[in-house]
Amino acid sequence: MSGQAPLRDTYNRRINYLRLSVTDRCNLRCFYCMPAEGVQDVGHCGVLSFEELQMIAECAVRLGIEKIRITGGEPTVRAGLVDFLAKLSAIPGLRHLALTTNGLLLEQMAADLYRAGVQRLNVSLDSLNPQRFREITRGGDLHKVLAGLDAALAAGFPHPKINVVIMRGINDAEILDFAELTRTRGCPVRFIEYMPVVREEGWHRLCFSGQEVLQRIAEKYRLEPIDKGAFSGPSQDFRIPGAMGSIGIITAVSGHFCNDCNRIRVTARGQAKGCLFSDEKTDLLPFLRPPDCQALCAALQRIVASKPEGHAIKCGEYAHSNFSMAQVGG
Ligand SMILES: Nc1nc2c(ncn2[C@@H]2O[C@H](COP(=O)(O)OP(=O)(O)OP(=O)(O)O)[C@@H](O)[C@H]2O)c(=O)[nH]1
Ligand SMILES: C[S@@+](CC[C@H](N)C(=O)[O-])C[C@H]1O[C@@H](n2cnc3c(N)ncnc32)[C@H](O)[C@@H]1O
Ligand code: SF4
Ligand code: SF4
Repeated sequence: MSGQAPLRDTYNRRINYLRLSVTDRCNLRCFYCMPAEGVQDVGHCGVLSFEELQMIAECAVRLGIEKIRITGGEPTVRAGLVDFLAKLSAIPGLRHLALTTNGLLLEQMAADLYRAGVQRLNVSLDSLNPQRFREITRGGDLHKVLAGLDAALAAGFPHPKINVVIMRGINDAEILDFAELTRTRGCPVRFIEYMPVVREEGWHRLCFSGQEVLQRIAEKYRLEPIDKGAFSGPSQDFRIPGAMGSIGIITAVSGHFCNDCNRIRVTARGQAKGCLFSDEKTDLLPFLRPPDCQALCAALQRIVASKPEGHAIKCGEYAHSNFSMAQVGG
């Protein structure tokens, strides 16, 4: 940080994390993230240029953001990503640069991402069964993701965190298989509660709480709680004694982690959001076209200042509009 006071919102939460989305296109169509039909494809004029994304990142860091997570859609499908990341990682004051990906293109890209200065990868992987994986992602090839995880290690990354959206009747039978990866592969695994963003018929039957996940694992293994680090996200972390990888739960629906919220978001189209579930958005385009750094910084400060205290979504109740996670970046 460049000597200024930490960025805080009106609830005195320290805001040091920006989720920056570089595209809302994706090479998969996970059924819980995107509707089968109807997601608007963004033409090149609809998404921010890399220069515009860089300007947002620089302003955010100037204000006190210390960690940027690149997300999407699928960030790796955007041409020119690696050069952009190399510039981003050189921003003075940026301490952590991370990327969330479905892993499909990691086998080809891991070494370049590492060289560009990305420090950590989170990989979304909802099934270890090739057929089930194909069904959840509407066509994905599990073997490519597993090869991508190996490529990430070979490139020099620490073990990518594996994000599993846990859904009743879909993949809850694989909880122990995933937990065992923390011992066999040594990678951290986080179980994310399914969030009702695309409310297609039957969505409420999918809900499976983080506590239930822990109970399933506790039937076979003892779990020790682990302390969270300063830049950690919303997960609560545990470890099977002796395992190299941790086990986390992200209780977006059943639990409340909003008290510790440390982040803001900017979508690929330049909409800034103070909360994932808030319908409130600020259009940053007027500050980017033409570029006006001071006005952009002021807009980002307003987003931090107007962050809501939290957002209670419960399986069965919701207050937000239907949206696709791919458009917001998760
Ligand atoms: N409700 C809610 N869910 C979030 C928030 N941040 C991330 N998630 C969800 O957590 C899951 C994992 O997100 P990641 O992209 O891996 O980011 P992270 O959990 O911040 O990652 P770390 O930086 O590694 O802790 C995704 O499903 C996100 O939608 C948040 O602020 N609120
Ligand atoms: C929108 S994706 C973008 C990055 C990349 N395409 C990926 O899948 O990792 C970011 C995260 O959001 C999660 N996500 C998407 N829809 C979700 C939902 N309905 N409930 C919970 N998590 C969701 C994904 O599993 C992923 O971990
Ligand atoms: S979760 Fe990620 S990989 Fe799956 S459809 Fe959404 S953006 Fe694509
Ligand atoms: S729901 Fe909103 S306030 Fe709560 S942790 Fe997520 S982004 Fe932050």
